[in-house]
Amino acid sequence: MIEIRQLSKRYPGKGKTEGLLALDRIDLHIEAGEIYGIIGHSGAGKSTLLRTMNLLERPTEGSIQVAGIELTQLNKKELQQQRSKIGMIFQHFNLLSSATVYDNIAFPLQLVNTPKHKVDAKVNELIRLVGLEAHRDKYPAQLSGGQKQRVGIARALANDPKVLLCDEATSALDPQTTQSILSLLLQINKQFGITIVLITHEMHVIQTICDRVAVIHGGRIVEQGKVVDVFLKPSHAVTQEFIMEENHLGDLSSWVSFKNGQGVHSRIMKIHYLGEVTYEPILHRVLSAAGIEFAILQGTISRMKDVPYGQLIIRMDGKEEALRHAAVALAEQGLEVEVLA
Ligand SMILES: Nc1ncnc2c1ncn2[C@@H]1O[C@H](COP(=O)(O)OP(=O)(O)OP(=O)(O)O)[C@@H](O)[C@H]1O
Repeated sequence: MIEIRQLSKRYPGKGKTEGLLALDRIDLHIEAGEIYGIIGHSGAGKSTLLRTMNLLERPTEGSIQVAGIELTQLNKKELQQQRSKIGMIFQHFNLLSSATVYDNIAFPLQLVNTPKHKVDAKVNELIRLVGLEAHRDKYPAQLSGGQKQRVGIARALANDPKVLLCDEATSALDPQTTQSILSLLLQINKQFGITIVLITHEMHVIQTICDRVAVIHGGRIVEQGKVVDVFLKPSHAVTQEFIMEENHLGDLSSWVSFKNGQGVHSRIMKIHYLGEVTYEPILHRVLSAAGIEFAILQGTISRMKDVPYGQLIIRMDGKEEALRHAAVALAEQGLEVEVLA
C-alpha cells in the first residue's frame, strides 16, 4: 500500500549552512490493511516521515508510492485528489474551533462539493461510528480531549480514505482515554480494512495495536519487523531502551546480591510467554520437578494486539546443574528464556 524507497529530507539551513538531514535514505514497505507503527525519540524524524506520506512534507530525494501512485510526480490537482484518499489525525486534533462537531466532520465533504443529503447521511454515520451522538451540536471547546480526537477521526474518515496517518494521536490523552482511542482505531482498521500508519514515542501504543513496527533514530530506520519479534528480540540499543522504559526493569545489580553459597546458586531470569502458554502453569511444573525454588521479582501479563503476552523476572535458587537444565526445559516448553544475571 505504501512503498518508500531511499527517501531523504534535508531542511534548508540559514545562508550557506548545510541544513539538517531529517530523513536519511529511508526504505519502508507497508502492506494494505495493516497497522504500522513508527517509534522514535523526540527529533528522530517521525513527523517528517509521516508527513511525506501525503506530501505535506516534500522529500529532497527518493520515491513514495501510495496505492501504486508515485506522489512526488503528481501535479497540484492530482495531489489534491490523492490526498483525499489519505486521512490524517493529529496530537492536538486541529479542529475548527468556530464549527460544531457536525460541521467539523462535514467540512472535508463540502470541500469536494458533496451534495447536501449525502453530507448529512455520511456525517450522521460517522458520528455514530465514533460514539458522539450526544455531542453533534457542541463546539470543540465544550469537548474532552478524547471526544475531540473522536471528531478528528470522524473527519479523517469522511472521504473514505484507504490510509489513515496518525501523528502522535494519543500523546495528549490520559491512559484510559488513550486506550479507548486505540480501540476505536483498531475497530476502524478491522471494519473498513483501512491501512493505519501511526507515529509515537510510546512502546505500549505499538504493543497494543500495531502489526509491525519501525524504529527511527537520527533520521534512519534502525530496526523493523513484526511487533512480537522486535519486542522479544530487540537488536538495536534504541529499541532495547524503549522496551526497558516500558517494562521499568531498572537496575538489576541489587537483585544479583541475593546470590548465596553452600552449593545453592541463584540466577536472575527473564521469561517471556507468548500465546496460550501464558495461562499455563509451566513455570511451577518445570521448576518444582527440578527441585528449584523461585521468587517473582517482577511480572506483567498483557496482550500484544490479540496475542496474550507475559513477562516475568524471577530469581531461581538451586543446584548449578538443575538451574542449567531448567533453563533448557523452560525453553522447550515454548517460553523465551534469557539469563540476566
Ligand atoms: N520545518 C523544519 N525546518 C527545519 N528543521 C526541522 C523542521 N521540522 C523539523 N525539523 C528538524 O528535523 C528533525 C526531525 O524532526 P521531526 O519533527 O520529524 O522529529 P520527531 O521525531 O517527530 O520529533 P517530535 O517527537 O519531537 O515531534 C529535528 O531535528 C527537527 O528539529
